Amino acid sequence: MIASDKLTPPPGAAEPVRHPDAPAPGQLLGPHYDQCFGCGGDQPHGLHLAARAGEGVSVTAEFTVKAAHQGAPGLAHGGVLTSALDETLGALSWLLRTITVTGRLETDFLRPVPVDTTLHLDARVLAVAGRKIYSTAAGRLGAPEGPVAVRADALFVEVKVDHFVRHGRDREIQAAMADPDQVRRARAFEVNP
Ligand SMILES: CCCCCCCC(=O)SCCNC(=O)CCNC(=O)[C@H](O)C(C)(C)COP(=O)(O)OP(=O)(O)OC[C@H]1O[C@@H](n2cnc3c(N)ncnc32)[C@H](O)[C@@H]1OP(=O)(O)O
Repeated sequence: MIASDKLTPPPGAAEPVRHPDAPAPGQLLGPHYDQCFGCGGDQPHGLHLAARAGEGVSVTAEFTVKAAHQGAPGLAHGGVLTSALDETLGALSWLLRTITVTGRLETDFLRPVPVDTTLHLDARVLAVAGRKIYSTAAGRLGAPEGPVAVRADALFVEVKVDHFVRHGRDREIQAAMADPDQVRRARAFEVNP
């Protein structure tokens, strides 16, 4: 499978560089926001995806498909699987120490994923061109070396924390800014605010 032109790094794109203060390989990254559908612990129907720093600019993650994630009887919904890939790719921000949002995400669905399956995900940055971060991810059935069920190519775009303050609903923005833990997590990304 080949990524579309929009997801092919342009000539002159740079190799990704792991930030010197990035979490050590093997370290759990923890949620970036407690209410996040992908990783938040306070989100009852969320994915509760747990990501870990890998070597270089890579992460691994696990996500267990629950009954609340079904599309067809006993099978995970494709959009939920795409969310798991999106969240895993988003966690690469911890290693670059850059705040990013998903600009484009292309998913290939290769095998059905039954409820109760643990999907073992991995993602890595391929190249960086200015604010554009090109990355790829895969989700394997049942084990880190299991058969690939889903994969994705993505373009994330670097933004400043101001992006969220400007666009987010006021109630949640105020609550996040009043929460010292959330402010600390946001600052962990803001190397050059
Ligand atoms: C730890 C964190 C985990 C997070 C995991 C979850 C991640 C998410 O779900 S994030 C939420 C979903 N995404 C969003 O809400 C983003 C919505 N989109 C936006 O806000 C804007 O379109 C944004 C910020 C992506 C880009 O806007 P803006 O800052 O004005 O930059 P813009 O100039 O348009 O684009 C920058 C570059 O990216 C390119 N680009 C932007 N979008 C795309 C796209 N969809 N496809 C291809 N290229 C794109 C542009 O062509 C441009 O390239 P160049 O510099 O070569 O001209």
